Amino acid sequence: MQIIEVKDEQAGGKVGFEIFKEALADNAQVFGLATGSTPITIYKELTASDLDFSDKISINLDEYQGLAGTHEQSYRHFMEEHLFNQKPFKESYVPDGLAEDSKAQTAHYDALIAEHPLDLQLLGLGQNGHIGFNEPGTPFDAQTRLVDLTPSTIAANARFFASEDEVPRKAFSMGIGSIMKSKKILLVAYGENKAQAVADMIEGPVTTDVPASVLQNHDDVIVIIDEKAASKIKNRNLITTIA
Ligand SMILES: N[C@@H]1[C@@H](O)[C@H](O)[C@@H](COP(=O)(O)O)O[C@@H]1O
Repeated sequence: MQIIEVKDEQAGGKVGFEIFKEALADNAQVFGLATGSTPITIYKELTASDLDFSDKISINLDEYQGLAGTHEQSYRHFMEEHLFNQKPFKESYVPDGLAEDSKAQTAHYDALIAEHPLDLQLLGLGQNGHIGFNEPGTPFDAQTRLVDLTPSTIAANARFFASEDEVPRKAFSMGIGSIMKSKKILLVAYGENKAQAVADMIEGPVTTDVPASVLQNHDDVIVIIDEKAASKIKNRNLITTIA
């Protein structure tokens, strides 16, 4: 794992942007994308740039069950607003939150990922160590499935909804098994409330209790964190600081 500490989210956006740029130069074709507040500064850098993704494919990690892609809080809508409208890809896949047959939909998503192997997967980090919507306890070989969100995830995401009651209780999520098959993984985390999950991910045991700890088993992972998110890492030698 290469761990890069940056001053703030703006600086993190610039470093993240460079990693996307390098991936394009390395002929990456398929980009695994993430939602949440964390990737926004990377998407800002991408939309402001002249990088061209119009012949590339994007596959998003997850989507709330029950929300149409046009719903303001759907992840499809988030991606259109923050990236796709300004920087279109040839094809962009996000799970369909309204799929009636969830088994058919998850099988379809796995087939998509198998057909388009991920070159670079971007990840945020849940406060409980989740990646995508792979909550603690998720097996490391999990494929795409419909998951029950934990109370802490529902509470953490309530800030985007009028009230906690409106947060969907279930979501479709790409599995850890698929995430781990990506050639390269970029995980980004900012702020004090991510510090424990970051330390557990990097220095803790590899355990399904902390889904992101599985990344210790991947040989090409870059982690971008700010000072606050880095504050609980014990071995400072692990960290490269970029001013
Ligand atoms: N499913 C998403 C995750 O993919 C994201 O990483 C996490 C953190 O979000 P934020 O970046 O807003 O802290 O939130 C949600 O639960």
